[in-house]
Amino acid sequence: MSFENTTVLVVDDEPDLRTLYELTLLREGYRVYTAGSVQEARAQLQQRRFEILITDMRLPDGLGMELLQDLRSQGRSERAIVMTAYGSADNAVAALREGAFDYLTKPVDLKQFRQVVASACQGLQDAAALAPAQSAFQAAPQPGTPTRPAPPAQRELIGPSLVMQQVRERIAKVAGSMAPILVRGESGTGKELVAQSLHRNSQRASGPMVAVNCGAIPENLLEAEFFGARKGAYTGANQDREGFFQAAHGGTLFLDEIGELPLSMQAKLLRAIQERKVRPLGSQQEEAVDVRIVSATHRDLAADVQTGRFRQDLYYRLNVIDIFIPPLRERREDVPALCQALLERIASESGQPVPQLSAQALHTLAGHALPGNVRELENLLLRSVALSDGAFLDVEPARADAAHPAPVHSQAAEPAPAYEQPTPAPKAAAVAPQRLHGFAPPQDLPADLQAWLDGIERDILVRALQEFGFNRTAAANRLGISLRQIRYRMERLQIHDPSDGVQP
Ligand SMILES: Nc1ncnc2c1ncn2[C@@H]1O[C@H](COP(=O)(O)OP(=O)(O)OP(=O)(O)O)[C@@H](O)[C@H]1O
Repeated sequence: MSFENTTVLVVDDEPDLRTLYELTLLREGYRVYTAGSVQEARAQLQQRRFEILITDMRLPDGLGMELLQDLRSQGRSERAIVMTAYGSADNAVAALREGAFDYLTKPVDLKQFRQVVASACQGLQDAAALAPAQSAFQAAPQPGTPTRPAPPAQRELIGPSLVMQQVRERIAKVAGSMAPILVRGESGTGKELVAQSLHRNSQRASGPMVAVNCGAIPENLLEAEFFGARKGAYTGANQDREGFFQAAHGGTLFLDEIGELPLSMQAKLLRAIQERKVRPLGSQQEEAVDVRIVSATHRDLAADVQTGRFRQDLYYRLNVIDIFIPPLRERREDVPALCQALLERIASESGQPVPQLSAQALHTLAGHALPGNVRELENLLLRSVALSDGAFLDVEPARADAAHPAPVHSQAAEPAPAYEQPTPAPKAAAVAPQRLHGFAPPQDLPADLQAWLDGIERDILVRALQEFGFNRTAAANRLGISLRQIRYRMERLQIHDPSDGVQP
């Protein structure tokens, strides 16, 4: 990459450091200007436009933050990188909230310095290429790990409701910076789709997007999966393998179900994010990583912080920018457009003409509580397409035992959901044990006990998942197990969500 025409303003009051940064950048080919105070920087900014502004936070006549505020209030396009003192996480987060592209911690590691400036610069050079890139949805393959397969095609965030318009606007506004983003919403509301959109609209679009299901990884494997492992680090590690951080280098790391991460791993993740370095299991060396973190949760993480289930410092780090997607029942006006888009998607994947929903089907849909949100709607339509034999689709009416009046993932701080349609009372939770009694032990002893037990477990899981339109949290609740457990069991027994393209 050529930096020849890239102008950078470096603001620092320590002449030695200023010279060090200046020389480092000159060697890379940038055109460098310097200032030693807020006032000097303002004078330079008045005279010309720069591509990048790098400023120390503490300056003799004020704070670097004031320069960020100037850029913002004047609508200027400079990308700002802020240097903060080690351990002052608050400053870094405040700078990102103020619109800084990224931050560096002092004492500044020069390799990281070059990397961060190049990353800011790349965004500018790629501005024209912000349109969707072919590789935007690539998930780096991790043999035997629960990363998700890349979606077959780019999927747009559909929904004419005001709130979805605001979500799209927010994505467009924040995609370009390095600020960590926390996406909140019930299961199936489209959190992963938002993460993909953030990645696609960032300057990292041509880099990898790695999606990790934090709730699906057995606790003892977390460290190796996140940070990689050296050959011989544990039994069975017969070759070096990279972790999610290395796989996402230069791109976006999407940490789904972040609230499911155990506390011990939360501490390690915080360190990796702060230091931008990871140490693979069994290695003495740390490796620098350049990833943008987007995380998602259906949980009320603020409440989890109160109860000590989630680390406050990590929450603070991940939640620099927050995007909330309301449940579908609170934006019913999105349903017709979503149906149309989902039917087009289903038709194009099966090579069939796009089916139309009958008036009756739309009426029936209005009676569905859709606790599994867009994913449930998608599954409902998939079933309808599979069962229909004409051009017009019918939709199965909501079943009394399938409708689930409580939100699948309630946000504790939010008011009770307002349903358009009254929903039937939930059935007693004690149905599950009765069902289990239906599995009589075989007359003859099984020749392979494990295979026999696996068969039963698989059958129960598939039935529970189907009952809830493959909403894993609802199915896990129904079976009295945790989300982590159901994900692990699905992984082990190779049970796939049909909307991911693989039949159970
Ligand atoms: N606004 C939307 N427009 C189009 N498709 C959508 C929208 N929201 C969700 N979907 C589709 O619904 C399905 C579920 O979305 P997604 O996986 O992003 O939800 P999620 O909130 O991440 O779920 P979970 O928490 O269970 O992982 C996907 O197939 C996605 O493409």
